[in-house]
Amino acid sequence: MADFVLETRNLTKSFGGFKAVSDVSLQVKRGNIHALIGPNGAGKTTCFNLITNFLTPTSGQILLDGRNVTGIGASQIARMGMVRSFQISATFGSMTVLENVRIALQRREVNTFNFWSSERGLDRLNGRAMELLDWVGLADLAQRSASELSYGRRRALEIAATLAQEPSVLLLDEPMAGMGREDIRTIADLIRRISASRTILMVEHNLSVVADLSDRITVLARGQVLAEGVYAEVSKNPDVIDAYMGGQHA
Ligand SMILES: Nc1ncnc2c1ncn2[C@@H]1O[C@H](COP(=O)(O)OP(=O)(O)OP(=O)(O)O)[C@@H](O)[C@H]1O
Repeated sequence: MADFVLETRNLTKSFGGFKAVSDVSLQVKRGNIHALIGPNGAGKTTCFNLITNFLTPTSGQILLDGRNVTGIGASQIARMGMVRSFQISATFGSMTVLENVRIALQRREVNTFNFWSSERGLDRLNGRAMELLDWVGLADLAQRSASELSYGRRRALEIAATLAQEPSVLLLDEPMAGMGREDIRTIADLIRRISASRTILMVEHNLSVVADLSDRITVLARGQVLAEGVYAEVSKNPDVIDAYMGGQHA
């Protein structure tokens, strides 16, 4: 088994003549919560898009469990166990909380039966969907419309829908964006529980959350890796303070 469940080697993405991601080599240890941070425009989202194969790199490689998965396609990457947090779209807002998770479960089985025509097929998934909802603290709200949920609960639903795909590596894109203090505490607890049996790579702007949750941190600036390590070290690095944290704590 490879030490690093996820690695990038010299990952580079150019848009025209502009390098949004330049020579980024990440090493994410199995079971860790690894945060990717950096100022606006540092290349974090582009990195995520490259890792999940939503974008094709200009050069460089992505390795999952030691296997080169560069360019194999987003759905195949997901089937191999690396899943990006599932964003609940407007369409899903009109469905119940339970239906949202059930449909996410269905995505895994899409080749085994025709779920659009089989209401019983969907019911079959109710048990597992309820387990997942219970796990994220939403079981009591299963029959409510997803659009009625508070922002924090919507995020918990997104996480339940993502877990339905049984990822071993979970990519979370700004899980705390737009949340109040109470929701942040709830979602941070949830992320910690999820990480007990999975690896998490997370882009997050809230540095106290990053400090609290992360085992390791990679700081990006202008598309390049500026520093990598534990929060206590990285946050003292003068280059990091200059490029990022200085701005945040000014
Ligand atoms: N499709 C694209 N075409 C051209 N330039 C792009 C494209 N996508 C991103 N960029 C540029 O690449 C750079 C990195 O953007 P990216 O969104 O990856 O940064 P980020 O670190 O996620 O920023 P933020 O924290 O603001 O979300 C930015 O300068 C951005 O304008």
